[in-house]
Order: sequence, then structure tokens, then C-alpha cells
Amino acid sequence: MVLSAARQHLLGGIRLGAWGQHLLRGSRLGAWGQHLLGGIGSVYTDAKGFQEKEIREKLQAFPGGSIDLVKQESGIAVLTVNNPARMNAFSGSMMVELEERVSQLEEWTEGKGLIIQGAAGTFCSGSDLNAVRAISNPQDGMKMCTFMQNALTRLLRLPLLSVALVEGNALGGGAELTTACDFRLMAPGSVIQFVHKHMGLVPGWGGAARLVRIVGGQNALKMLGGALKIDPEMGLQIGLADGVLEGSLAGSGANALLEAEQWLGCYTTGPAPVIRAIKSVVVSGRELPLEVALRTERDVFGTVWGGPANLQALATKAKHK
Ligand SMILES: CCCC(=O)SCCNC(=O)CCNC(=O)[C@H](O)C(C)(C)COP(=O)(O)OP(=O)(O)OC[C@H]1O[C@@H](n2cnc3c(N)ncnc32)[C@H](O)[C@@H]1OP(=O)(O)O
Repeated sequence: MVLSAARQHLLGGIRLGAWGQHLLRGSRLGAWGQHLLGGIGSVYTDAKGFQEKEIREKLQAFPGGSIDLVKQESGIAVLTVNNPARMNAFSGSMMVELEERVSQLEEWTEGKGLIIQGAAGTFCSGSDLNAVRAISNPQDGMKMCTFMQNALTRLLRLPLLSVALVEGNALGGGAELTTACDFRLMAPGSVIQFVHKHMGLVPGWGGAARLVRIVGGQNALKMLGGALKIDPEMGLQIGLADGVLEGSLAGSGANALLEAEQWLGCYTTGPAPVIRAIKSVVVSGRELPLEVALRTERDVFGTVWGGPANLQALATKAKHK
């Protein structure tokens, strides 16, 4: 089967990469789905002069901290941004590690959910200003930002329901990281702030594009233009936050994580193939033109129809009272 000119046109500029492969992995997508993904180049290498190997090497020259991943049997993974001496700022090596952890999550076929948190009670203060100073020329900045955009785009497209657990501060790139999750949970006293304007910058990790989709253009303009400090109350009001942690449990590390796990559990309870299919149809609806999204939805539907969970539900004559 050859894609018609119209479909080629629809796909213009949309080049599915790892996400598309995810959709396919272990699934029973139809021939059209295979065509949709086959032969379409990666979305991740299109910036002029972008050489992933080169920027990796450059980033590795700024070590410090780590990105820790724990995959739990419950199907919920916890990713920790761990550089407490610098308020969990992203060193160069942490950027590389983030991309590696995303690759590991892409391979995790049993997963259903993901919680992203910062170590020691605060989320993330953006990129490490020491590294920023050292690569402050536009060429290196563009490469770093392409690398991080790609990693965060793949993060958001994972077939896992993801939540940013925001304690303390999420500043600059840290605020951008929160927008690469499906949901944001804020602890009392926490702040999400796009401080870029104060740094003479705009978001570059894809945070502006995602923010507009989350809170709308008007709110995004106010947040970026005013470098507004968004507290939990304001976060809820503008739709940036999806929930606020209970004061009694928040701020105490493990308890905040436990609360986030409980919150996420409302959405991830059920068989992994179904939860993953839910995320996949929402991602395609969010990112693809309608005709392509509808076809993808049909193909994903085909992966769960007649599947174990579907057959079991039919056998037990489930009622939805
Ligand atoms: C495209 C990406 C754009 C970006 O992300 S640009 C970076 C944006 N982020 C920032 O400008 C954050 C600057 N930092 C701050 O505002 C404050 O440090 C912050 C996070 C509110 C915490 O304030 P305090 O609680 O008073 O703590 P503090 O200032 O004493 O910080 C403790 C140690 O952490 C360091 N730190 C915090 N944020 C950092 C960063 N982004 N890069 C490198 N180091 C950073 C800070 O320098 C301090 O270190 P030290 O104890 O003086 O050695």
C-alpha cells in the first residue's frame, strides 16, 4: 500500500520517531499504521547542524548529579532529578542521563505510570548555570536545546501516564520539565516559575509550546511575560496543576511520593495494555491531524479489542453503576 498524496500532505512535517515505534511495539496495528510509521524520518534530528553524538560529548564535559530511575512492580516508575547541592539543576551529564532513562522507559513494556520528582524536597532549578555559562554561544545553545527538546518530547509521548510531583521550586528548565508530563501535582508552598525572561531567554526545551497547550495562549503569555510565580492555588485556577497535595503529608519526602502514587493510581489501575493504549490514543489526538489521529485510534483500538481484558470484562458481564 502506498500513501496517497493527501495523506502524505497531512503527514508533512509530522515525522514520527521513537513514539511511533512505541505505538507499534508489541501491538497489532494495521497495515496503514505500519505505513504511517515506516519510512517516516525521525523528528529528532532535524535541527540544522545537530549531531547528537557531538552534543552528548559536549554535555558530558559538565558532570554532576544524576537522573535516577526505579521501575516498580506496580507498573509505576519513579524518576528522580538528583543534584541537591544545586537545587537539582541539570548538569550536562544529567541531560544525557535523562535521555538514556527515557530510552529505558520506552523499552519498559509492563509500565503504566511515571512520577517525576526532585531530590531532597525541591523539584528542579533548571539548567546548571555553570554549564550554561560555558556554552553560552548560540550554536551550542541550539544544540543543547535540540537535545533536551527531543528527550522531553519522547518523555511526554511515552505510553505511560506521567505526573510531575512539584515540591519546592520548579524554575526555568525545571518548569519546562513539568510540562513534559501529562499531569502536575503541586505541594503546598511550591512554585512553578518560567524565570527565562529574567535570564534574557525564552524557553527552549519545548516548554513554551507545551505550556500554550496546557494553559492557553493568554495565560502562557502572562506566565512568560511576567515570569509569574505560580503557586498551587493559581496553578489549579489556570489548569497548570491537576491537584494539590494534602498539607499534612506534603513536604515529607516519602509521604509526598506516596500521595502522588495514590493520586496517579486512580488513572493507572487496570491492565497495562489498556492503560498504555489510552495514553497512545490521547497522544495521537493531541499531536496529529484529525484524519491521521482517527486512523491511529482505530489501529490502537485493534490492539485491545478481543484482548484478555476485553474478553474478561465480557465474560463477567460488567455493570458500570
Ligand atoms: C532552557 C533552560 C533555561 C534555564 O533553566 S536557566 C536556569 C534558571 N534557573 C535559575 O536561574 C535558578 C537560580 N537559582 C535560584 O534562583 C535559587 O538558587 C533558588 C533555586 C531559588 C534556591 O534559592 P535558595 O534556597 O536561597 O538556595 P541557594 O540560592 O543558596 O542555592 C543553593 C545552591 O544551589 C545553587 N544553584 C541553584 N540553582 C542553580 C542552578 N540553576 N545552576 C547552578 N547552581 C544552582 C546555588 O548557586 C547554591 O550553590 P552554593 O551553595 O552557592 O554553592
